[in-house]
Formats: sequence, structure tokens, C-alpha cells
Amino acid sequence: MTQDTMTSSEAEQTDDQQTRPTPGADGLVDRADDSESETAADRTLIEARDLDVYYGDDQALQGIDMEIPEKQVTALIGPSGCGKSTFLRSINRMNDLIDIARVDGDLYFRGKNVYDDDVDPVALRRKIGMVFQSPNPFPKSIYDNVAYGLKVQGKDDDVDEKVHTALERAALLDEVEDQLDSSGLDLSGGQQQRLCIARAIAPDPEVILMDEPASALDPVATSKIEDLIEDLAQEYTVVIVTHNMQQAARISDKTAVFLTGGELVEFDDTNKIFENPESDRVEDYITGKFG
Ligand SMILES: Nc1ncnc2c1ncn2[C@@H]1O[C@H](COP(=O)(O)OP(=O)(O)OP(=O)(O)O)[C@@H](O)[C@H]1O
Repeated sequence: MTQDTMTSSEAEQTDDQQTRPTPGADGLVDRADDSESETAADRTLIEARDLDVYYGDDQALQGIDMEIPEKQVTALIGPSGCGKSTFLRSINRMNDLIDIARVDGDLYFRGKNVYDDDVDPVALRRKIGMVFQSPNPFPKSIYDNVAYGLKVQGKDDDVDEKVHTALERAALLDEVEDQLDSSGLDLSGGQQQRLCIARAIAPDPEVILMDEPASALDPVATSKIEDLIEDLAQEYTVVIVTHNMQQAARISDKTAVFLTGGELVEFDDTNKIFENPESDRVEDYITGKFG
């Protein structure tokens, strides 16, 4: 049957089969071949479509539409309680762990809806790692902190090399090379956070979600984390929640502004948001008139 002789629904189905990526056994779609002509920044890796999140009867996010580009830093900003962390957690289904949380709408990762029944949330979180607000190393050695995720996943080969690479990528190796057997808890706050970043990247995820990763750190440690985030975006897609607008302006390529009520008011290139936002409410927020 040719396209001409098909009914429109048959044609749609065939188009859909051609464009929809084929998931693997964990329900997810593997990393694309980088030989394609478009650059990573042109590719949408994560896409929210009409996404609502509720905690019991309270709606925390309303109809979010957002396309997050690959290998870029996307910042989520907005006043307290506007749903930034809720959105971040919806990307790797961490909200599943909150009993009263419920998600409606679609969240695609490489074109596959992560809320489909055939997606394994544990496999999803391997591809989409997370770093939290307070550094939370395990009470283990520096080495074991980073090796932990690899061992849990049964990635037992070349552990030494992978631990070294992750510490190097997290800009920590030079400072801890001679003390890999010391406790992770003996490091400074900034070093502990870089250790947590090394732990998150050791299993080689594609995305790193960061929930205010520098808010507990002093200015010097914060500056190191900011430099690191910009470097990480060469290899990974980074989505970061921050209360610090200067930080968002410094390190992100795209900025999403959420406002009270769980609404995404504007999403655009970071320069545009900070220099010439479309929305008066966004302008008022970023110029400090409220929030
Ligand atoms: N586990 C939870 N149970 C019930 N309600 C929650 C839960 N987590 C968040 N909420 C509510 O959802 C709304 C959005 O919270 P969220 O933490 O996502 O906002 P936020 O913008 O990240 O805030 P902040 O900047 O203060 O961290 C708030 O009203 C909050 O009280």
C-alpha cells in the first residue's frame, strides 16, 4: 500500500512509527549517534507537555510545557514554593517516592514518555542522576562513595579507572588523590558536594539534575561548583534549580521562570530572560520587585 492509498489514520500511524524512537528492555531510548549534522544544543533531550503535579488535592505544577536542550545548562528559577524542585523531580520520577504526589501529562526523555508503564524508574535514574542541596556523602571512603553507584549497577569492570575519571570530571581528583581511603565526611562542604557530583557522574548518566547545589556553600566553594557545572555541560545535560539569579545568569544557557501557583511564565535563552523578558511579571521578579 502506498501513502496515497492509505486512510489518514493509517498514514499517521506509519509516520508515528517512523518518528518514534524504539525503546530498549528498560523502556528507554539509548543515546543517539553523535555523527548527526545538528549540534547537541539543537536537540531537545527532555520535553514536558501539559505536565501537572499534585500533592494530594494541592496542585504544585500547572500545565508545564518545556523543551530542554541536550548538553546545555538549563536553570529553573522563581520564588519559594513555585514548584521548581517538583519539576526537577518529575524528570527522573523522584516524585514517585512521595506517596501523595501524582503526575498528569507527559514528560519525554529522548522522545519516550518516562511515565509509560514499560519504563523502569531505576534505569531512568541511572540515565538521569541527581545532586541535592546539602552535600550528602555516604559515611564511607572517598573511593567507595564514587564506586558505590558502579557496584550497585554491577559495573564491576575498570572501577579504579572510572572512579578516577569521575573525580577528575568533578574537579576533585587533584585535592584527594592521596587520600582516597579517607572518609568522605572529612572533606570540606565544597569538596563534599564535588564528591557527590563525582558519585552522580560515575555511572555515566546523560543528565544531571541539581537542586540548589551551592546554596549551603561559601562563595569560593560556590564559584568552583559554578565553573564545574559549565564544564560538565560539555558532556552532560544539566538542569539546575537555583534561588540565586546571578548564578542562573552566569552559568545557564536557558532559563525557566516559574511563578507562584506552579506556573511556568517564561522559558527562553538566559540572556533574553535577564535582558529583555517578554512578561512584566518576569521583569518584576528578576529586578527584585517581588519574590
Ligand atoms: N512532599 C511534599 N508533600 C506535600 N507538598 C509538597 C511536597 N513537596 C512540595 N510540596 C508543595 O508543593 C509546592 C511546590 O514545592 P517545591 O518544593 O517544588 O517548590 P520550590 O519552588 O522548589 O520551593 P523552594 O524554592 O522553597 O525549594 C509547595 O506548595 C510545597 O509546599
